[in-house]
Amino acid sequence: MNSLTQDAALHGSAVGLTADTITFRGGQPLKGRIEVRGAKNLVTKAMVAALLGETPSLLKAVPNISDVRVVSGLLEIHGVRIKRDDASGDLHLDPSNVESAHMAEINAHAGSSRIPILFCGPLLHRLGEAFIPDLGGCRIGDRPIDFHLEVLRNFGAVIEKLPDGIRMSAPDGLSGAKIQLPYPSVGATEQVLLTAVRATGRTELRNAAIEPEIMDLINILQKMGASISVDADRVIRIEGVDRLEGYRHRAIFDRNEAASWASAALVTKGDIFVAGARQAEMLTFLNVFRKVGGAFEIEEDGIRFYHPGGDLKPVVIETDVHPGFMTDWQQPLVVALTQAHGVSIVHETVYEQRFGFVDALVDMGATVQLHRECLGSEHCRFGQRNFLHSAVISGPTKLHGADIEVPDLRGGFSHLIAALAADGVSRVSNVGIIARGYENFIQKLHDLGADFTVES
Ligand SMILES: CC(=O)N[C@H]1[C@@H](OP(=O)(O)OP(=O)(O)OC[C@H]2O[C@@H](n3ccc(=O)[nH]c3=O)[C@H](O)[C@@H]2O)O[C@H](CO)[C@@H](O)[C@@H]1O
Ligand SMILES: C=C(OP(=O)(O)O)C(=O)O
Repeated sequence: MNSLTQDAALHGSAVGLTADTITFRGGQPLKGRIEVRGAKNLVTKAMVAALLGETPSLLKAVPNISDVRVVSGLLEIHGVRIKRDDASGDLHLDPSNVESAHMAEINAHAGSSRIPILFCGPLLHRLGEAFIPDLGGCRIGDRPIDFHLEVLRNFGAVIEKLPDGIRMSAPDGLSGAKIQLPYPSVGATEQVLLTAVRATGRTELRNAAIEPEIMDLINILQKMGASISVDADRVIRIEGVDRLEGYRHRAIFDRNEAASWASAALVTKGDIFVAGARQAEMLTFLNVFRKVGGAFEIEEDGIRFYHPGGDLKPVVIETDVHPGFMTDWQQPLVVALTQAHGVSIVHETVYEQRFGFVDALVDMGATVQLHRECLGSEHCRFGQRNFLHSAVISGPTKLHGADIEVPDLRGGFSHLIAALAADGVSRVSNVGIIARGYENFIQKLHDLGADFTVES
């Protein structure tokens, strides 16, 4: 990479990514050390939790990703004062003057993230009403919010659908409830937590999601003064309290980002030390990574992921809720599976349309077939509903350069590493989406020795 290009890349990453397209010259193994900071899927919720405190909060290890900026914007229009130190990742949130925002300001955030739906409970407690814009997030299925709305109704919220969002009020306040989720949804579990902690009385949540990011949100709420217990059988019990304080907390690391870089090491026959990654939260990923033929070394300050030589092996996996194989891990791993000797199967059971990224891999020479049937031991919710949610990957196939367009966050990362592994030149467009969840990814690719040019 020449210095002008490098400047452009570094500038792009420093300002949160102005780049839209990156041209890769494939064939370089990615080698070196990068750091992952707080998890996108915790940090954004922890920021919403700060709304519940009567005093300021300090969240540490916050990554510079666009989802954090979106949630900061939403909090600021509700009167929360936010100060951020990019270098340390410290985020100060002062909710002393929470106020209703104007509809126009709220709607300016429409379609930008899924987090606004989690503002409901805290805003109902603080202001007695909440306006929620249309949601965004990755287009990987329908992504309904029926569980969220049902949960909120259980607490006593009155919900009115508007042409461009939702209005909610709580004329009689919010009271604890007995809730059973139809599926252990991450977002709906967080909805219950963020609402129940200040509701009157007890809440019992059955069939809760128990992802590590949810456990970290519970840690934060407990620091704020909440009373929450987690039983072994997906039951969470919350005793509502009258007042919560601010918190000081270091966010759990981003295990999805760590798993993505691990797959990047495997795909490019490289060697990447991911500082900040920890074993416990990645146990299931590490088992599969090793089965495919990857190697890792767990150190105190991170995990080294590398291709130890030899052939990669095919695997059969099903994505699932925690402690299963996470749906956000499959896309970069599928790129590695195109290089494995034999037939692999990935059955996606969490989202019905999460294989949009494979068209580009096929354009690059991969052999991947999608099926409507459940190709796994489980019959999932999508089997009878005509969704292409099982992938059969035959390898190894040589990948060659192509012009490809990023469809979503994780699919986008898989495109980057496919381009890095391919012979020749690839032009990857719409890369801005990747900055939603991968901090400074252009800088990191540069530090790991990737050969590319950024167009802004
Ligand atoms: C910001 C964030 O944390 N995003 C994560 C979160 O998304 P998110 O919280 O949106 O995911 P959920 O666990 O809620 O969704 C799982 C499944 O439940 C369905 N569902 C969910 C809610 C609802 O009201 N009705 C309904 O049918 C969804 O369509 C999906 O099929 O968990 C997912 C599953 O680990 C991850 O892939 C996402 O990265
Ligand atoms: C699907 C994801 O995120 P979101 O829920 O924010 O769209 C993801 O992180 O892969």
